[in-house]
Amino acid sequence: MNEHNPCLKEKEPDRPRFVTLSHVCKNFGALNVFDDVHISFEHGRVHALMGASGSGKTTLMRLLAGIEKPDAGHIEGMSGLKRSAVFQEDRLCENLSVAVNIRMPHTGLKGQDKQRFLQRCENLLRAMGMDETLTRPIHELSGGMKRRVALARAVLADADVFFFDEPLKGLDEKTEQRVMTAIVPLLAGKTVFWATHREGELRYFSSPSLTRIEDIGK
Ligand SMILES: Nc1ncnc2c1ncn2[C@@H]1O[C@H](COP(=O)(O)OP(=O)(O)OP(=O)(O)O)[C@@H](O)[C@H]1O
Repeated sequence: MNEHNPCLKEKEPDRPRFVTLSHVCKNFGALNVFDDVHISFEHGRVHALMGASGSGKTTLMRLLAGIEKPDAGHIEGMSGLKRSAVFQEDRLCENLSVAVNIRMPHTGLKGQDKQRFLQRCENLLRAMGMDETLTRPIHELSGGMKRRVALARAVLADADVFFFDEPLKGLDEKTEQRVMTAIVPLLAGKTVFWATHREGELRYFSSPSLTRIEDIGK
């Protein structure tokens, strides 16, 4: 709110248009994963990161997310942006319920807001093919069900940038279709990094930009 006129909102700080890596190097001991990489990714789009096992997809996402620091060079255009991620592992709390796991990034929600959020969770899980699961503990679920809970938690988070590292691993074709039909509309207008080996997954997005990790620099 503006101090002098409460009807005027403060101007929002300009969002960066791109996230840019400049002269980025990343090594693990003697292993050089990236050497002098220059690349920009436009915000508000889906970026598919493709490449062979061990080519560096996860490392690039970890650098972009700020979980990993480059050994040289710098990354600009992520500051102040809220991030959400699905890693290759589900990273769920096994003894807690589905609802509690998904609600973790929203602990401040109370009363009607909390009820509305839980209804959204339930609707999303149902659209993904999981009925009546909100109160079940994670350890009772199958691997594919846990994957969907991890995905639901990530896409329902209030974030600007989403990282998905092989998010559909372990899902059969029909479940994959249901999941993608449910989550893609929720990601519209967001910055999405989607690491996969399978180009077929990209058909669910309307115009993803494709980066092959082998092409970006060694
Ligand atoms: N913390 C680490 N310590 C040592 N080496 C690492 C570490 N993280 C990644 N690496 C190595 O860096 C290289 C790139 O790994 P990364 O996980 O980024 O590849 P990826 O393309 O995501 O592979 P995959 O498709 O198999 O998940 C690999 O050779 C890997 O062994």
